[in-house]
Amino acid sequence: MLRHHSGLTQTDKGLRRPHLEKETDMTEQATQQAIEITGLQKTYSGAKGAPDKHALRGVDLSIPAGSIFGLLGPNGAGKSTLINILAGLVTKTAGQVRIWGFDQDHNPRQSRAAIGVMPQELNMDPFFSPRGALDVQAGLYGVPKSERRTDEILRLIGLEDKAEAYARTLSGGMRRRLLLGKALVHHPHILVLDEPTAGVDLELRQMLWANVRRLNEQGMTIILTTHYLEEAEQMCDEIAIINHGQVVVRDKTSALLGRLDKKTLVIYPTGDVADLTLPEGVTLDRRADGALAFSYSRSTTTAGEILGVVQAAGVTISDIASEHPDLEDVFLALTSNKAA
Ligand SMILES: Nc1ncnc2c1ncn2[C@@H]1O[C@H](COP(=O)(O)OP(=O)(O)OP(=O)(O)O)[C@@H](O)[C@H]1O
Repeated sequence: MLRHHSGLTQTDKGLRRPHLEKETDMTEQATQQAIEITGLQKTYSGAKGAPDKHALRGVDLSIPAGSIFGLLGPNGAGKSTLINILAGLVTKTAGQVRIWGFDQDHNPRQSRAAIGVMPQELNMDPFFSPRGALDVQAGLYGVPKSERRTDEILRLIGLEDKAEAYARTLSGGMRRRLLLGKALVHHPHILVLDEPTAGVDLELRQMLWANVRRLNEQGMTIILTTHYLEEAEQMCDEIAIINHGQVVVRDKTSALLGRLDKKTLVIYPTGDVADLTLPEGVTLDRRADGALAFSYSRSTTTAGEILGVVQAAGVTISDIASEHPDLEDVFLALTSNKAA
């Protein structure tokens, strides 16, 4: 089993133990936050007289320890900027970031040790074998040789057979798995996955998610961005949607799906159906397979009212189905409103 690294790096050897803001093991404190972000802003300076780009405009976000948390948003919303700030790769303009209780400004080393990031891009040294790449990464994080779990990670990512192969001989899927392995070498409390399944085949996607679930069951907090909303719906306990550099919604996935008032009642008639007089606010879409799809607001209309209209018109019904909004509906409702 992967063990969480203490948060102290080898470079701490011989140094005075730095002041830790929180010494308690957070896995024992279920209510603790893995990430606490307050008033986070990032402005990229415009090149050659171009206006500045406000990528993050005051983000407040807390991510509970032990959760699988989804960070969603349209292209350019600011997700990568946020993740890169968490990873210590981009410097924030203003605000506070605490990772596993450590303030990024005051305890940069500890906050960096608490988080592992699997990036989107597949750049890696072609001359390193998976074993070599994992060892180099562990060295960068100052993980002592006695604490390295290279074989365990190779097993987890299914690259034991390729442990000594050159990275350039690995397939795209294998490289991606190696990126996951690299993010795990220092046994972080928090794992961030930036679009981990973009453009990968179904088999690899399923393997990645099985790994992620297992790591989460072992106590690791997972933060992921994905363009596959169905995937976020299935994987994430909670979701934040970012748009134009701000969090527009953050909620439990189930609560988010319950937010939309819209519902669709689908009726399959046995024969042709003439025009119907529908209750106000109800719209009818006649589908190619002959089904009648009635869209309505739960707050103003009931399925019973619609059924009443259909039956009163003498329609014989062979089947009925009800369609609920999915995350895509919620996402569109919350992000398609205003321009940048
Ligand atoms: N280095 C940079 N310099 C200037 N502007 C940048 C830089 N990086 C990002 N931006 C801008 O900041 C905004 C947010 O970008 P970011 O990459 O964080 O969004 P995103 O939500 O990750 O989008 P995507 O899903 O396309 O990766 C965009 O308008 C982008 O053009």
